[in-house]
Amino acid sequence: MSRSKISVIGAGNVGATLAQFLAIRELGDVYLFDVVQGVPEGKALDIQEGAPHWGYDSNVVGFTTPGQEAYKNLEGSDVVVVTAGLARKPGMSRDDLLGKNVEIMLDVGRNIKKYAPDAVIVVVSNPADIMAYAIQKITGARPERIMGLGGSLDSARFRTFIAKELNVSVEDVNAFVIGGHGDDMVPFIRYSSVAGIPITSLLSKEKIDAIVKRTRFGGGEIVDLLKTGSAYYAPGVSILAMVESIVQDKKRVIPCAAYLSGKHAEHYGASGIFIGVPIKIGKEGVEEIYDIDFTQEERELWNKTVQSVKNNCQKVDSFLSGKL
Ligand SMILES: NC(=O)C1=CN([C@@H]2O[C@H](COP(=O)(O)OP(=O)(O)OC[C@H]3O[C@@H](n4cnc5c(N)ncnc54)[C@H](O)[C@@H]3O)[C@@H](O)[C@H]2O)C=CC1
Ligand SMILES: O=C([O-])CC(=O)C(=O)O
Repeated sequence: MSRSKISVIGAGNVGATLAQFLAIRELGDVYLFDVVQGVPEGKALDIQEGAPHWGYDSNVVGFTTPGQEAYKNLEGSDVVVVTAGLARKPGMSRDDLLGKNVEIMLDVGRNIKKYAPDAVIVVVSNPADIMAYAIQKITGARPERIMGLGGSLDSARFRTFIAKELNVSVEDVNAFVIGGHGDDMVPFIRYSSVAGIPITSLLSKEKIDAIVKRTRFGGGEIVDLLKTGSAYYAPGVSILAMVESIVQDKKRVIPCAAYLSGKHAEHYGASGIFIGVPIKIGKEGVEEIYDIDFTQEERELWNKTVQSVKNNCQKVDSFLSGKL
């Protein structure tokens, strides 16, 4: 069986961390791309040289992208992960990155379209739901082949905080977060449990509210601590779970930003945008979207996150107008 080819565009904190995780798990050969001369080659070589201790045979190679010739190496990618772009600093929201990062998506997306039109694309660059939308417009790829990082990471944070509060293993905590990957994301309390026991019967309302708030601002908490950039270890492993489900066709159900159309658009009251919903991930990309029921209160929270994603997509439309 031939090895999968996984390309990671952006060899910064998230991209390089992910590249190492992918190699350690031996999910395929890893191709790392970045605009900064020497950085993707250097980081790839550094990761490769750790192979004897980890015991992996994945090839890890890097390419500097100016000159565009480097992008030819995207050819044959099964998965392309987009982590290129600016990360926020204290005082910034993810939306503040939109203007600069959509310009970067134009460069990256054009090359994915040219060299890897059949790959499944995982968009990480922030604001991720909006950059997934931009990548779809730029590449023209089938929307089911594209997913954005959000829920996989936000749910990991939510599960971690629940486990810590109850002093139980994270393995027994099931919980997920839907909506846009922004401050109005929706940690879904009603579907959260510990070994099947609803968290509402284990934790007080005050405790749950505090955990929900911390989850919503989980990215910002790390930004405030690091000061120079944003999180990358938990993001790296959250992307790893998505890529693993794609290349191994595992059919994992993980909340991710997916494109809503047809009956799903009707159910979620949002059409033609990418936003975090529970999806089944396999070798084809987004293989199924699950429509979950909302209470009145949950529906209000949902509508709010939909509205902010929609507003940002309009900004992308104006930016891309005349450029495609
Ligand atoms: N969706 C999510 O849950 C998460 C999203 N992010 C986002 O991921 C992005 C990357 O974060 P970090 O790796 O921490 O940032 P970083 O600054 O460490 O790395 C970004 C890399 O992108 C490269 N880059 C810039 N323009 C490029 C281009 N045109 N082509 C190729 N490479 C280019 C830079 O040279 C840099 O090495 C940010 O936008 C961040 O907000 C980060 C964590 C979680
Ligand atoms: O907070 C950020 O800017 C990076 C990110 O999306 C996260 O860690 O959730």
